Amino acid sequence: FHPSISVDKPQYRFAHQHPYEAGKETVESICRSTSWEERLRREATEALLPVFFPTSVASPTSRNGPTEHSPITAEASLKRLLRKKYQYPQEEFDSDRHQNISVNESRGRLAALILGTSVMRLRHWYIVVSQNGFILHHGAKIPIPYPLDRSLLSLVTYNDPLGVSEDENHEHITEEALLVRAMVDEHARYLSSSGNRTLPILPSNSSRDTELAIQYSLPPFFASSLLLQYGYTQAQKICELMNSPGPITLRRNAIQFPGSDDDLCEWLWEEDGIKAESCNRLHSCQNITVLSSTLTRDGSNGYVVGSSSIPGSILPPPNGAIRILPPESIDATTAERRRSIKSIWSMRGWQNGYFEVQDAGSQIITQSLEVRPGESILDYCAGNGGKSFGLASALLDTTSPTGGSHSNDECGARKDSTSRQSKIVAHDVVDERLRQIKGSLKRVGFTARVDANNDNDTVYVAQNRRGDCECTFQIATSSDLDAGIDCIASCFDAVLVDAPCSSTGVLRRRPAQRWDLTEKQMYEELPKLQLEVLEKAASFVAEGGRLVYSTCSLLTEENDFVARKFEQSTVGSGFERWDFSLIRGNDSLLSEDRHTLTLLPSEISDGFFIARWKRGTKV
Ligand SMILES: C[S@@+](CC[C@H](N)C(=O)[O-])C[C@H]1O[C@@H](n2cnc3c(N)ncnc32)[C@H](O)[C@@H]1O
Repeated sequence: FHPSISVDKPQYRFAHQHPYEAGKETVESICRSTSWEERLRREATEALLPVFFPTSVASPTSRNGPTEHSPITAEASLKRLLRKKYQYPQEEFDSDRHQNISVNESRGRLAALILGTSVMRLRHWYIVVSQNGFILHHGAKIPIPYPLDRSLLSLVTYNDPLGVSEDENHEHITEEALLVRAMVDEHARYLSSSGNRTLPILPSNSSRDTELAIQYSLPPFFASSLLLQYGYTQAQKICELMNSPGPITLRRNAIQFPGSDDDLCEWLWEEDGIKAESCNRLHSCQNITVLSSTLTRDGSNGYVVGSSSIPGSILPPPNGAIRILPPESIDATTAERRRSIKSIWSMRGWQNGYFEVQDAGSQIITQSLEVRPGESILDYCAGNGGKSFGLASALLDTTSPTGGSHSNDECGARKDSTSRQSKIVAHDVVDERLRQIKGSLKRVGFTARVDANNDNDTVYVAQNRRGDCECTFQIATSSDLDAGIDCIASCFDAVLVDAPCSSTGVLRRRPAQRWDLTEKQMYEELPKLQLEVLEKAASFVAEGGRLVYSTCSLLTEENDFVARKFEQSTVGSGFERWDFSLIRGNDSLLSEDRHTLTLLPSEISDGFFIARWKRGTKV
């Protein structure tokens, strides 16, 4: 625990209230609410309510005298709570690696509890410590200028003033006590890790960034960035969405599923009991609308897209995007609804490779490469292959205007035999990710083939449904790429750089990740790495080829700044901006930077940034 923690200011103000009162009111209002998202949050908060606002808290009893407190994670503690409540065996929890996006009822509840606990950590901690008056850490008192509640103090101190033994499976300690302890532990770890971190104390004239940080439980420097970049109203909306579960979107895999988006929705209902709707049909997805073109502080102002409607639509919803509807929104019998409660990964559709789970924003990134059959494409930061497989599906999609049936009987626009043969190369610097890609190829629809023309190497091949277009898939390490595997450098028609980033646009999917963010990483290290990766990847773009840079970050430093620096670099000077075109709406709203697109987290998608260029042709 960091001894320089800044807790010496006697005046707190939170919207003209004591933080305890403000917190209590919020928690109570969440509990009264009935909306879906808020209900999830209520589930999470319910477990904490008796702890933070106790009427009678069972005091832990002393057995063996004080012992050093061993850390328990919030997640472990929550699992324990749920296992007890629902009498689940341990293995059932541990066997599901993917419970965060599971639609299973109890697992969903667990995910909600973890989400709620993680996202509310700062706020809860703040409330607890301000009520206690001080924190005890290894005998040292860190003062908090508020009256003390001993029953609560016993839950949050570190050296067990009440002599609680930790060695008997915690049976005599209330579950809630363990939970709070775990949360405080985690927050203490955050505060004591490197960097300039202090517990934010609201000054007497409370500043809006601190208010956002406490209210939405975010690292203060990150709240400041959002405020500076997007302004209070928009920043607050982003924060709110970050603390709510996002929609579950699927991507139809045209290689394995023999029909349209609507056909897949029908199949999902018949076979898996899941109600889903094509994003083209969903009202919220009908327009990907321009929110504003001038939100950022530095004048970088490409297309910024969110959920409120200012006229203007720059992209159609991605073909293949399907939204799962929450069970309670379905007009169905109880039995049907029960049938629909299951883990996505246990669904026949997923096991058959008919779909992948992929946010609509990720699908927009893939779409913005505008790939055509016959092209060679490099996915330079392929990760576990989500976008590489999306590109393959787009190339072989016989239901799409840009996919494998550009005209009725031809494979794409070009009519020579090369137009029937597309190539995707998936590259990453982490071998484990490349292994994961390899492990998914069969389910997605690729089969291994020995290539006699190329040292008998194994290539993976998939065909479109009519069997007249083919796509080969190769997995490449950096040395493979540098050695020019089966291709020469600068030879790809399109290169995607889905760069490593702070993931601040997808925090609602990874609630605890906010506590791993550091200023140094977000403002220095990542932008430097991103520029390096972009420049390197750009060298693989053929003359006249296309380059797309994307992140799931909301920060200008990782987005517009990197795009600008690239344009000013030697490599970048060989590229020209490739504008997104406005397909509908008021062009005068828009600024110069039409080759960039910022997707804000919304009911359409998570938060992403896309910039794109074309490589000039030498004369
Ligand atoms: C945002 S993730 C990519 C996600 C992936 N495109 C998908 O859709 O699932 C960024 C990836 O970049 C990779 N990476 C990190 N440093 C890199 C580098 N110097 N060159 C290429 N890739 C790198 C990481 O291993 C990580 O898999």
